[in-house]
Amino acid sequence: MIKMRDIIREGNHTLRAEAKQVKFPLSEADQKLANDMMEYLENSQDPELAKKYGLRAGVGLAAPQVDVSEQMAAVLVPSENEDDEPVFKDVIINPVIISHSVQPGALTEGEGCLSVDRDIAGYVIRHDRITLRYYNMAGEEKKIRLKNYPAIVCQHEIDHLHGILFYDHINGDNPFAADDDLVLIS
Ligand SMILES: Cc1nc(NNC(=O)[C@H](CC2CCCC2)CN(O)CO)c(F)c(N2CCN3CCOC[C@@H]3C2)n1
Ligand code: NI
Repeated sequence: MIKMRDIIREGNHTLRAEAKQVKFPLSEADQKLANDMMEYLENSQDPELAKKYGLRAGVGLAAPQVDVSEQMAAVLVPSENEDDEPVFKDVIINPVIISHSVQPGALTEGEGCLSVDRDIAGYVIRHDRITLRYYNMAGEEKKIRLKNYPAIVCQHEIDHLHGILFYDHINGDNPFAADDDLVLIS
């Protein structure tokens, strides 16, 4: 299982590298990696397991964060009501945002990152809505539209595949600067 010690931190060059496209059919190693990353998210969202293994909670995890520079990320966005199905759950491979809203969106609480051991305040300005094309573990092409919270999560993960970190999107002069059309997502 993936533990915090497996997650690389700022200063490791893999975090700033352009990750390589994944080839299909997935190798055994890539299949294991995909499953291990999704398992991390599930464990980290279980209070008992998170405590037991000292895991920081996550709704997304990208392969470069475990020092594998490949275009793959696990996303597990749970629903408000824990009995319902997740809002979005999949391993997104070779993802591309093929269109997006002009309207920006940002999480009201800002963002954090399992690879960044410090709090950095400010609005992380992203697209409020995206159309995402990706391949799942079976190699099936998916084309989905996401908005608000799941759209923000996927953009955070896709950024990791291109060496971009969340604070790259925070306004340095005024971290909480907000256009009047900015959608603040809570
Ligand atoms: C928003 C949030 N970010 C958490 N952590 N940060 C992460 O996931 C980083 C990625 C997210 C940061 C902002 C957008 C993507 C990890 N990143 O570095 C991967 O690249 C959370 F943990 C969290 N939730 C809400 C849902 N809750 C369900 C029950 O379990 C606890 C869990 C907590 N929401
Ligand atoms: Ni991150």
